[in-house]
Amino acid sequence: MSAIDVSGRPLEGTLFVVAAPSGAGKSTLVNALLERENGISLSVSHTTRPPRTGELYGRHYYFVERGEFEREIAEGVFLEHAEVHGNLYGTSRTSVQELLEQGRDVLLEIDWQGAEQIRRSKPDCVSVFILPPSRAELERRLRGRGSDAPEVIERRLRNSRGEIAHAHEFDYILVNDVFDQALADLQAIVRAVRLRSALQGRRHEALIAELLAADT
Ligand SMILES: Nc1ncnc2c1ncn2[C@@H]1O[C@H](COP(=O)(O)OP(=O)(O)OP(=O)(O)O)[C@@H](O)[C@H]1O
Ligand SMILES: Nc1nc2c(ncn2[C@@H]2O[C@H](COP(=O)(O)O)[C@@H](O)[C@H]2O)c(=O)[nH]1
Repeated sequence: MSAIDVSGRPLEGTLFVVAAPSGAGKSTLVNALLERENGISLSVSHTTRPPRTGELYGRHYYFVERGEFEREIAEGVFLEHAEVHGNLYGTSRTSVQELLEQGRDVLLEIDWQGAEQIRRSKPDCVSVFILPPSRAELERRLRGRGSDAPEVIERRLRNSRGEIAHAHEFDYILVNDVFDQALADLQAIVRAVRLRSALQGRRHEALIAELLAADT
């Protein structure tokens, strides 16, 4: 059921968008954030990329064939979608919208093209771009992760320039050098946004209505 404010308007959660070049550490940071902050749901994307060892359908991604993905694009299934490093990735419109309408905050881990589409359809979203401390460290992390073939790593490193060129389009930019510091920065952004929402009264409409309706 949707949460509503005193005038019957839906009370939506906040949509957070986190982007970074591949290997900068966004999944690691986001997973650590979600262990520390309640009430945020991570959206599980659809992709045509084959699963990596240990990746599970429905937990890490919904892995689909390209034909099925293209059909779903045509049917309007996706809130945003993009081709990234040669594969298609997209965010399901209904699952995100249902969560937001329940008043939950939702976090999307997507690329800059998807972030651009989200900004157009959800201008209230809060976007964060994560930078690696250096190109050498980005390469070390991609190779050290051991999850991709050498040619895939080369492609992702080449693409990182084009991605980093969009960093300034985001509301916040943080550097993932010392992990705990970057996590504290990300958590501070999320907490500040949530506090601002609460203090703007969005989450107190029921209490205000109750206080106004009280006899004394
Ligand atoms: N601050 C850090 N210092 C050192 N290593 C890190 C740091 N943050 C993340 N890593 C490591 O870097 C590697 C890449 O991290 P991660 O998989 O989270 O990147 P990603 O940005 O989500 O990449 P992709 O977009 O390809 O999914 C992982 O092995 C992770 O453990
Ligand atoms: N536009 C979108 N981009 C997405 C989505 N899910 C992930 N991504 C981006 O893909 C790269 C590569 O991810 P990987 O799992 O193959 O390493 C990642 O850096 C994200 O930027 C999505 O739903 N939409």
